[in-house]
Amino acid sequence: MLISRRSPTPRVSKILPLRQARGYNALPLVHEAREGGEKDAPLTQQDKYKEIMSSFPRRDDWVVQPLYQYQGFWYFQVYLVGLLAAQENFRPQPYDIVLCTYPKSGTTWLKALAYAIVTRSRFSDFENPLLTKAPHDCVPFLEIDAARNVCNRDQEIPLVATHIPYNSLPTSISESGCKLVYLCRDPKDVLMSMWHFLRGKLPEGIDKDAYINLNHSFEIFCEGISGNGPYWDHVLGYWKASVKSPEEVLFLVYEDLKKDTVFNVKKLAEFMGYPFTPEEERRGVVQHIVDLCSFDSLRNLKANKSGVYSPDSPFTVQNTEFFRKGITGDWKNYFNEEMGAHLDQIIEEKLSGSGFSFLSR
Ligand SMILES: Nc1ncnc2c1ncn2[C@@H]1O[C@H](COP(=O)(O)OS(=O)(=O)O)[C@@H](OP(=O)(O)O)[C@H]1O
Repeated sequence: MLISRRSPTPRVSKILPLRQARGYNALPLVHEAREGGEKDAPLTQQDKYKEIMSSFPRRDDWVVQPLYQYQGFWYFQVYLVGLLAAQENFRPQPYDIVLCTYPKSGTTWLKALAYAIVTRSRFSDFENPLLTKAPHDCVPFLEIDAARNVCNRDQEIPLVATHIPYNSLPTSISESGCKLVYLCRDPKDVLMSMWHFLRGKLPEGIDKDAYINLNHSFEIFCEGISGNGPYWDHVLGYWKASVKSPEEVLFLVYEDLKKDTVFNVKKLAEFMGYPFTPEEERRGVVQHIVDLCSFDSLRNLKANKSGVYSPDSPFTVQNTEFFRKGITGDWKNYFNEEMGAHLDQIIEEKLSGSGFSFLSR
């Protein structure tokens, strides 16, 4: 692919005035700030991906970082660099299991459960690394590792996580026959979780509504504009794949996992190829894993009360930030029934005919 340092940056122009009109001010972008003054340095692989991205459609109205569109989805720069790098370089093992989520859909929980399941015969109950390491440090994140060109894999642990939509997954994944587990969540709670998370990234003392205001976030989420969005297309991609190839793609729902964690954990273990034996069930191994990975248990571990994750993400993320409330229906505390019904209607229309619905949960 030809890479020009002067390639133009087409934008979705109607959006910029909207952002300005709403009083959205430009915060310094972490990556742009870091990379200033390096214009004459040789292009790194990361720079090359950024050059490629500069020709992609871009929107500046979803919070403090621009979003770039690629293969029908919108991404923050660092995740798109990671996606492009993963598409080019990721080489999974056939026994790998890829944990796929839309951000804020329960990734941390899924990572913990899958990790506890696959490592249960390797560690005693008191030695599991989940007790001393954050779930995000136990299961590598494909885009972040790919963007940094590192491979943080423990070869004995066949897990890797990603937020990449199904149709954009590296082709090496389908070629290797890896299994995929997808976890999705009620979009209203996803939006609220993301909204809280991103607002938490704003500096103390500033008017947070000037940057990330709820009505605006709601509007553009409904339009399909959000990191790794449109949300419904993310869900649909994995749902259709799970219907077509149920032995390759397991489709789980956060609300179902909440309602009957034991049942869904057994299903997950079975699918991953680590089924619980009757003897393990008698010994209470399933319940032990469910308890270990529960929101309260993980949140109260020292490893999750301290430490920083993802040094290369657009923001520094404290491990505590992955544990906010961990409940279903929290959206009701922030937007009204009418807004909820509006988002439900959009999602149901988008999912109609697919055989999947969030409303039946
Ligand atoms: N163990 C467990 N059980 C249930 N729920 C949990 C758990 N761990 C994290 N959470 C809640 O998941 C939300 C964060 O989503 P992700 O883990 O997908 O975030 S991320 O994409 O990895 O940043 C976020 O949801 P909200 O509380 O609604 O914001 C977390 O609180």
